[in-house]
Amino acid sequence: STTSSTSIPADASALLSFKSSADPSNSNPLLFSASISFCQWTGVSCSPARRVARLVLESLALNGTFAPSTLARLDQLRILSLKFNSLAGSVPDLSDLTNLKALYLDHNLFSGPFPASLLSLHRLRTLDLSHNFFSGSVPLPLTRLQRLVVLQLDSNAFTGTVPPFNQSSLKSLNMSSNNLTGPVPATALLSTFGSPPFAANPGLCGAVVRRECRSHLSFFPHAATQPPSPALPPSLNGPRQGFLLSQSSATPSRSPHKRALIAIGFMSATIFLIGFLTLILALRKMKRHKLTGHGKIHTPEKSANGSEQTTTEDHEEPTAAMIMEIPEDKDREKDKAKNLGKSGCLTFCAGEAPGYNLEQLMKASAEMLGRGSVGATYKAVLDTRLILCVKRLDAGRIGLAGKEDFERHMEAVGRLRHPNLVPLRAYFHAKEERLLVYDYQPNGSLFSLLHGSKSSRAKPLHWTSCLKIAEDVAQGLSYIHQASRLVHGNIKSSNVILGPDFEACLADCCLSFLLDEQFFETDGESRFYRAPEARESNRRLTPRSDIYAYGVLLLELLSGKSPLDHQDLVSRDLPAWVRSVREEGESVDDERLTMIVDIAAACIQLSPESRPTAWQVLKMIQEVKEAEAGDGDDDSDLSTSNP
Ligand SMILES: Nc1ncnc2c1ncn2[C@@H]1O[C@H](COP(=O)(O)OP(=O)(O)OP(=O)(O)O)[C@@H](O)[C@H]1O
Repeated sequence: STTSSTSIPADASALLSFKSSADPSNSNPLLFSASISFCQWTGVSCSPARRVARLVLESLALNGTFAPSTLARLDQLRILSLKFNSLAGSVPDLSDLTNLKALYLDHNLFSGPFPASLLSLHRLRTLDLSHNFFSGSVPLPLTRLQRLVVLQLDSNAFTGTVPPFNQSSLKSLNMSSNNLTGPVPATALLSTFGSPPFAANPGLCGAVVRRECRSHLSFFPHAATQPPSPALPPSLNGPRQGFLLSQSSATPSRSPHKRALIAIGFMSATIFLIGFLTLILALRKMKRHKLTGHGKIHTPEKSANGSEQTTTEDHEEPTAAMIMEIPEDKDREKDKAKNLGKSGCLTFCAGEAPGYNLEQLMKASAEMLGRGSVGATYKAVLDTRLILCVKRLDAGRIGLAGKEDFERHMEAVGRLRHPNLVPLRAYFHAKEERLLVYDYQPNGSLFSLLHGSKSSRAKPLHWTSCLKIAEDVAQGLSYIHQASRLVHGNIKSSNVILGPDFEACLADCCLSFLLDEQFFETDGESRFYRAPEARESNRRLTPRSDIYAYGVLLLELLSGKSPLDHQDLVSRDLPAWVRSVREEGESVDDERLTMIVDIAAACIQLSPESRPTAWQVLKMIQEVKEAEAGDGDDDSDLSTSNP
């Protein structure tokens, strides 16, 4: 083997360099101890030529980075596993590891695009990048790795389309829980796998996943790659229905067999969804008005006055939509919208292609969903039938007045992309107007699900649904904290929105910081979620105050009780209380219930330092979920169109 000038074997020096960046706080002092030969170091196995052939460093709490030119120098490496650590940042160039057969980087905090250097590793048989924060597209050249047997990309933030995998070597594929979109290519291999590898990707469609490619998919950024969809028939023209009903014959060239398959799959999913939604709708006693197309996002002459700015959402009827004011003089209003449309441009986030312009947005049919601390929120239906969620900020309440500061903040927020976050698609800033444009999420908020109708939904959600929502929110939060170092600042059940597959997504990310400090709500429902140290000022919101809010939310989820009803939590025997309010006779393992309640209790510790990090919370929830998975009890209040 080659040696460095200090006579340390080159492989040993590569390992030591890796350790210094991967474990900056030296929490594993015995790892790579100099007193023994490097071939006997923890996790190291050498070839007869004393070159590192296998390196397995799992669950060692490595919380630094994977530095370039460290392990990449171990060119005889066959197996590399760094799974179950907290390594962050991007994966360095590993193209020199030409002998690598198995690479496990799963369950870490890696982010950035798919590591391109892996595409040249032609001997790779197993590649596991799951449970990280990788984003961007899944590269097409992966289909050319002819020896690949296992490919795990699940639980990341990958976007774009599924490559047409068809290599006969591939026996196990998992791309679930990402944000992939468009039709799944119906190759022989992917058709054999069916839908499981693609679960929890709300934007995927096609025969493989047995979901019709519907018009609402065009809300996603990669819609351009999908086949064009014909317009909705007039009978399905209502904005709400666009989400619930499919279009007929989106792909006329399909074979009768495929069509029958899709029809059966889609009909059962639709019946299931309609049944579920009918139930939810009944529970909420929702009095949603159908828009006539005359309501607009109304731009008043002046900024709203103080009385208009208070939170008016009625939590007894939280989803009862308020129809937008219909302008007295429609033409004058239209002109104003046009002028505003010409006065500036929407800035689209994360490099996404503009799919509409400000003028179209201002002319959209709009329905007010509610008014929160920073402004009013609307469901907007564009002429093109695209449905968006538009937040119109109250000029008088925004502290981040300067255009540059505002834009810098929104740019950072707009870069966030994760399946459990409602993405900010675009924003607009003019002298008196600030708009934020998000994806519209069709299935209401967790608040409505839990408290929509006090009489009929008096009991908490099913245990499996609680775990799923708790994990989804922890995923989103841990992504915000780790990938961006931002703070959500307003976690509460009305800011947890249910996406098309009933996945829980955090909304209103990082907006509390826009508020002028004097308008930071010290009353209103947000205050129940606010950590003691951050009650008075939005400048004191931190990742630890997000965790406090998460703890309150978790108790709300488990108990079905609004935080208003559990304010004196600290003095209670929490597990006993949660057990007492949950349904009698429910078959929840006592130990697991206590484990989850203990997580909530750790989160609401008064001292911020004693609270766990979002990542630790996520790991703990996943442990409970994994223990639960063995039981096979998957009744749930949440339905998805995935089998
Ligand atoms: N992207 C979205 N899709 C669908 N509904 C949404 C979306 N974002 C927010 N909502 C819903 O719109 C309503 C109003 O939201 P808004 O954020 O204005 O008020 P809030 O959440 O009560 O208050 P806050 O400003 O403190 O977050 C809420 O019921 C919320 O659940």
